[in-house]
Amino acid sequence: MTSPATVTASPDALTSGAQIDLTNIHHGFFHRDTFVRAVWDLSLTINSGEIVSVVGPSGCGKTTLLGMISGLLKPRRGSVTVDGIEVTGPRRDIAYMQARDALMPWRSVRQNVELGLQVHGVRAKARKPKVDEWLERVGLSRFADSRITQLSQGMRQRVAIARTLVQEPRCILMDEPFAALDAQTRALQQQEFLKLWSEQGASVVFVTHDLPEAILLGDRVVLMSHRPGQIVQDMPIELDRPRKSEMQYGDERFLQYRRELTSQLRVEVDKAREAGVAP
Ligand SMILES: Nc1ncnc2c1ncn2[C@@H]1O[C@H](COP(=O)(O)OP(=O)(O)OP(=O)(O)O)[C@@H](O)[C@H]1O
Repeated sequence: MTSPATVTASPDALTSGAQIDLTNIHHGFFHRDTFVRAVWDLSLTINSGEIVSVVGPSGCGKTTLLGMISGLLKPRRGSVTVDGIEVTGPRRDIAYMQARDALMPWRSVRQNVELGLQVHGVRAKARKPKVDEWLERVGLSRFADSRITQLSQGMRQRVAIARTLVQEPRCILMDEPFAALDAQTRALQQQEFLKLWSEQGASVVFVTHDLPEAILLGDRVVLMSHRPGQIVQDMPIELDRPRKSEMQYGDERFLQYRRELTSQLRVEVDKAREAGVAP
């Protein structure tokens, strides 16, 4: 199920991405008296510095999968390791960017960006230069003291990205980070994220419902089955980097990946309906 190791970020990257190994992981939830299997017997390796996009029918267990990698959820069976060390709880080197930007409106831009460092006990003096650097990188230095409510949606997203990357994580987990953005802002944010990622070098697990986005960003696209989620396809995306948004309209290989994934996803969505597990 795994592709050969590929180090895809820039050789000058700030950090080296970690290898993430999921081995026969299982998780489920009780709905009243019934146990619902969310992810069942799933194994996957994310190689150092790779972006792996995860797609699948709604409710197939994608967020549950990220929860287990982040250490917020403990697999009922199986193991999650990062560079061979078992994940037993949240860690500073694993950053999790959840579906909504989850910024704190009562804190300034700067205070939001430094939040993760603060939580992990980094002192104010050490936080400041890192936060300044990332505000600069995402073009928000002038807004450091602004309130979150004064920002556009695209700017909010940049705050969320800075807050994630300032921790210099070796793994980044992203759950539909650009879903709330209009098409134009989304395309810009995708490009900005790819640029920052290539400079930084983390391994990324990127959950999305958007197949062109999955292909544009991913070194591989992993397709999950209907619930309980398992992997039914692990497709290497052999498009050169840097990748431009326009590829999704004119690049024949891109279109071919999209056609294949669309038809496989449709099969899984239909199976989910037949099995009565579509949300
Ligand atoms: N905290 C929870 N308590 C109970 N059931 C849950 C919980 N979290 C997830 N589930 C159930 O587990 C299954 C998988 O949910 P999950 O959110 O991981 O799917 P998903 O693929 O991320 O969905 P979507 O694409 O719609 O965001 C669903 O049936 C969901 O109802």
